[in-house]
Amino acid sequence: MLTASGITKSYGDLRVLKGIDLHVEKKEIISIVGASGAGKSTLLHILGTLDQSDNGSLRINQSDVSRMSNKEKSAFRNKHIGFIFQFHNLLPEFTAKENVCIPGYIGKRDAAEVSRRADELLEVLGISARRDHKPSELSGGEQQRAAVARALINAPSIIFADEPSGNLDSKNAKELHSLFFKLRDELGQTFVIVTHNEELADMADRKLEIKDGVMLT
Ligand SMILES: Nc1ncnc2c1ncn2[C@@H]1O[C@H](COP(=O)(O)OP(=O)(O)OP(=O)(O)O)[C@@H](O)[C@H]1O
Repeated sequence: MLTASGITKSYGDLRVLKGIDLHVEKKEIISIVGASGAGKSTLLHILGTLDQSDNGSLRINQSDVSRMSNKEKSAFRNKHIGFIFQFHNLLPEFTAKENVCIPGYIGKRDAAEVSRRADELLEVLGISARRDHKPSELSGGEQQRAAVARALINAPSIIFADEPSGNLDSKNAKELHSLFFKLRDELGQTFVIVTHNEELADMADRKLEIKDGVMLT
């Protein structure tokens, strides 16, 4: 599903990643932990094609992402990759359902099909009754579940989540964590999750740690 080899990244003199190798299988849930500043978000952004490594190669779903132009990369990202961030980043002027649909429209998919899938996902995530409300009218947990539905709308091969429960109380965090496993079991979804939440990190199939620019397993 995903193979990264020899990924390096520096910011000026700061060598953040010194040669990271990672292989993720379909349906795996991988957690990445490490001290603050260890380079977790940097790695996630590179794996998610949002940022460019200095060296190394990245293959996702048989495609050599490291060789793609920026335009090819954004089309690939829209189709194959989903993101969940600590802050939901939902657009405030749109309803929950509209927010979920937007990446589908950007991908120029059939509008009726996007709408149908959004309804299905909102149902699976338990927020259908809230679908016509704007983000400011949703609870924190509901906002984050809408963000999960948005990440799933294009049926991505892999979802990258950066501190997904960092902004939730412990009850909502637990609910979100079990949702990831439900989505894996029911939809075969693959996740790579950066987290400081030890409970979530330990629930994953594999917990990997970044230290001194390299990956400890
Ligand atoms: N655009 C940038 N320019 C310069 N330095 C950066 C940039 N982005 C990140 N860094 C530095 O790179 C290092 C790794 O940052 P990163 O955000 O990947 O860490 P992290 O492990 O995700 O940390 P945290 O757990 O605190 O979120 C940090 O020292 C950070 O200050």
